Amino acid sequence: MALTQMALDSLDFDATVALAEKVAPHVDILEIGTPCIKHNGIKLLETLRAKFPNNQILVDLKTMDAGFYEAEPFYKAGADICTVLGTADLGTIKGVIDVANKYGKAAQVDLINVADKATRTQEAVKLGAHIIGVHTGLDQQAAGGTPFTDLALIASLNTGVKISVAGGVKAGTTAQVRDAGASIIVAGAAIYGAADPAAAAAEITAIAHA
Ligand SMILES: O=C([C@H](O)CO)[C@H](O)[C@H](O)COP(=O)(O)O
Repeated sequence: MALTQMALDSLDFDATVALAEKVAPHVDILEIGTPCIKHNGIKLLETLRAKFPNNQILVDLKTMDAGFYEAEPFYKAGADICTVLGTADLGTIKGVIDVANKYGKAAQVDLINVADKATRTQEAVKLGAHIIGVHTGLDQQAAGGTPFTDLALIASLNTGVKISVAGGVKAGTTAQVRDAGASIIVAGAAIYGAADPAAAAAEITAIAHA
């Protein structure tokens, strides 16, 4: 059993809200993707928070510095999870973890582009990270990358901390990701690129929850 997270990666405010309306009943977590939050800002989080009280909301800040200072307004505005880059300084990662704890929320450490993913995961877990994010980014996917090998490595560490997996996951690979140890399965393009996003989300969630 894993939760599902839909990545809202459009730049358009109204299109993002409209897509969230369709998909929210069929996923556990709504993600405001990095390009989307940079383009639209905290107002979008406030709007989604008010409209979707039954979904968790992840803000994909991918914070690289000033962890506490950057993330605090988003937790204050209702984010349940904010992301911090695993390539950031440990002090930055600790800052996001600390502010998440201040609000009773969660910090996710994103392993995108981390060279030694096992070591950084152990360090992040020691600091109290709530979620480790195994992530093959959109540009890495364009070059043929997938998250499966990284997921196997992080799952093999048996840290006891939740693992989120993102990077081109679709209905056909959801069971594989679930069974490999993911607690949260992220899908962006597989949902927003589908002819019927609500149906695509429901299909992925049915597999993830099984
Ligand atoms: O996090 C993401 C990316 O880095 C842009 O911010 C995506 O939202 C994430 O990769 C999920 O999208 P898909 O890979 O299309 O499923």
